[in-house]
Parts: sequence; structure tokens; C-alpha cells
Amino acid sequence: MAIQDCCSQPGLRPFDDARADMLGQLDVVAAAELVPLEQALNRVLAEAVISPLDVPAFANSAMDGYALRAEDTMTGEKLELIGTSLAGHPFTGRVDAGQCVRIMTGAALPLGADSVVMQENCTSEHNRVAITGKVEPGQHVRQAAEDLAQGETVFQAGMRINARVLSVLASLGLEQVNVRRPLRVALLSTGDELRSPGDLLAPGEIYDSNRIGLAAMLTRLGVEITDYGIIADDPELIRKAFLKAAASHDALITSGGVSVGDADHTKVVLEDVGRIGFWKLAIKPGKPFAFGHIDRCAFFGLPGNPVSAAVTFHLLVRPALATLAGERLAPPLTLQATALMPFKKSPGRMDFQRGRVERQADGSLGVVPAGSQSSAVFSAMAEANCLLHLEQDRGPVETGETVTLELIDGLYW
Ligand SMILES: Nc1nc2c(c(=O)[nH]1)N[C@H]1C(S)=C(S)[C@@H](COP(=O)(O)OP(=O)(O)OC[C@H]3O[C@@H](n4cnc5c(N)ncnc54)[C@H](O)[C@@H]3O)O[C@H]1N2
Ligand code: MOO
Repeated sequence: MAIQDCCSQPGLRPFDDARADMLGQLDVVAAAELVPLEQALNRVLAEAVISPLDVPAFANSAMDGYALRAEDTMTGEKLELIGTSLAGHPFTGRVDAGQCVRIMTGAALPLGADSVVMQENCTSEHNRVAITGKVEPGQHVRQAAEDLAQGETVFQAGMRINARVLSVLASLGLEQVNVRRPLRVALLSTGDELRSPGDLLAPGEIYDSNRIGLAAMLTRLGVEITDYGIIADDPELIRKAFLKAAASHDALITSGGVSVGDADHTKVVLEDVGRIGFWKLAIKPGKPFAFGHIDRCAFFGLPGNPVSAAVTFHLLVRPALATLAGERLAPPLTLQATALMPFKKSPGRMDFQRGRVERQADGSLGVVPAGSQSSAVFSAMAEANCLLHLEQDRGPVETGETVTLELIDGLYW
């Protein structure tokens, strides 16, 4: 019989169920605003973008060479060169039978021409051009609207604007774009033991590493952060900080104090000043994660253990912020890999172990643990390039088994 996870308890909420419940309790809160394209990076589209024009707006050449009628090349006769079409300076005449026009990449295809021959396949002398080889009608021509057609929906509302999206918006000639305002997120750490990097540590104290890591992830997500620093393990101070932050933010993210210790006040204060959506999930790391609201402000109580804080941010806070921001977030792309070493696992909680996945000599993907799986050992998190998704009820992973994972390299963390 499989050994039950020592730290799980009956009644812990399964991950998928809790996540869906949480997202169901959240609405879009970020209002729409028009911003210049230069300020639109990382913002979320508030409405669909419909193309105001054809891209490209005119048929043009994909090569430097000669524009001509494909049928005129069947006989092998030389063609009469009648002009030049440069990018930005179209040839204004017409290509008739037996004629051609010198053309550069991006230049408009002259009227009458239907194809382009690259100059490497042509010889030109005294305004007579000889073509070698066969010419297919339409070759090396970029047709009008080949990329996007006027009236076409280019992006749906909810798209996050990255550098690629930004370039497409610019190709449509848009000067401004209708986006959601950035979310306002308050961040704080709780714990008497916490000091800021640079401070001297007294016995029993540690550096606050969660807040700077969480702030970095939030920055990459384009939110406006208010940093409330470190709050001592004093219910009254925590209460005041929660109420102050909740009054002017869309979301409040805390770390620490959500478990059941004598100095764990976060969840108790949340119950007092707001309402709890849920607390305690069947996940590892991150079991005591708390979700709720203080008035209209969404509340995310991350566990203090650094790995638990980072992983629950990714699994739960990231999709929640997407909902608040009106962003359509695709589920993480998961891959299958072969375990090259055993992974310890007890039934009871879904386990997001930190791994390093690499391409093997035979082309397959192999994964090993990225180091200690303790939720207090963050250095392994920094080594990891993937999170394994190990099902709640399964036991250990043997070498050679296929496991599911998601890549974390290149994300906001
Ligand atoms: N009797 C039980 N004890 C614990 C349980 C349980 O179910 N029953 N759950 C364990 C699990 S799982 C976790 S995760 C932790 C979470 O505890 P808290 O959220 O209450 O966090 P703290 O006790 O405040 O801190 C835990 C750990 O993390 C360090 N920490 C806290 N904040 C920071 C920070 N900002 N930067 C770096 N490190 C931080 C803190 O010093 C502690 O070592 O509870 C277990 N206990
Ligand atoms: O198992 Mo706790 O959930 O993150 O250390």
C-alpha cells in the first residue's frame, strides 16, 4: 500500500478544482484606455483589433530582379527594359507583351506584370534582358493582403502585447491602441525574522528573499507594484497594512504566516477584515495558500517557504492576475519526458517538483531533479528549467517512467 504524504490532510482542496473556483470568483477590474503604441508593450488589448487595411497594401516584389509577364518568357526572346520600380518609388507605366521592368525587393509590382525573376537568373545589355530558366506565374510576388486583409480580426481582446504583437500593430499603421490599464498590486512580506538584504542579521533572523523575487515577476508582468515591505508578526500591524493596501489596489499579495503556527496571523486577519475563498490545497509545494477578498481587492496569501511562494505565484496568482487584467492566458504547454533518475513522491498532494530537462543523444527529452525538493531550498529553483506535474494520487517516479512537465525557462521568472 502506498504511503500517504506525511504533510497532507484529508479535505485539502484538489488543485484543478481550487484554481477553477478561484478564477470563477474574479472579474476583469482593469478599465480600458487608449495609449500610444510606444507605451503598449506588455499591456492587454481591451478590444479586438480589426485590420484597417490590406497588408501588404499592394502586390510587390520579394526579390531584386525584373518584373515581367510569365507567358513572355516561354519563347526565350529577350525582353525590352522599360523602367525601374524601387521600394517607395513605383513604376507608373504598364508592362506590355515583350517588356520588363527593373524591380527591387518591396517595390510595387507594375501594372501588367505578374511575376518577378531574380537578377541572378537574368542578363541585361542595352536595355534588353535575357531570362534563363522557367518562370512560374506569380513567382517572387508578394500578393496584396497576403499577410492580413482589411476587415480581418487580427487579434482578439485579451491578447497580451509582446514585441511581435507590437510589430503587427505598427504594420497596420495604428498610432494608438485600446488596452487595459495596468493592475495595481500591493506586495508585502510578514515575519519577525525577516530583514532586508544589506541589514545585519541577529540570531534567528534571515533575509527576505520572497519579496524581491515576487516583485521581479510582477514587473515582468507589467503591473504597478506598491511595496509595503516587511510587516512584523503582529495581528494589529498586519490588519492595518491589509486594510490600507486593499483600499487602493486590485490585488494584495503577501508571503508568510498562512500556516497554523502561533505567529501565523495572515489567514486569521484575512478572515477578520475580508472573506476567505479557500485555504489549504492538495499541492506541494504551497499547501497553505490562501485566497480571498478584502472588500473588492483580491487577496493571495502565499506560503512563506520561498519555493512555495514562487510556485504558487506561478500556478495560482499568475492566472488570477490575468483574469483581473482581462488577459486570455493559454494553459501551460506541457511536454512528456523520461525520468533519468527517481523522483520521491507520496500520494496525497499534486507535486510540482523542480527539474532540469534536457535533449538526449537519441533526440528524446530526459529530466532529472534540479536539486533538493525541499520548499525551503530556493537554489534548486534557480537551477530548474521545468516544473514536473505529478498527479495527486501517484507515488514515486521510477527511472525510465514518462512524466509530464512544463518549461519555466524564458518565462517571467
Ligand atoms: N503544523 C504544521 N506546520 C506547517 C504546515 C502544516 O500543515 N502544519 N505546513 C507547512 C507548509 S507546507 C508550509 S509551505 C509552511 C508555510 O508556512 P507559512 O506560510 O506560515 O510561512 P512562515 O511560517 O511565515 O514561514 C515559513 C518559512 O519560510 C520562511 N520565510 C517566510 N517569509 C520569507 C521571506 N519573505 N523570504 C524568505 N523566507 C521566508 C520562514 O522563515 C520559514 O522558514 O508551513 C509549514 N508548517
Ligand atoms: O509543502 Mo509546503 O506546501 O510548500 O512546504
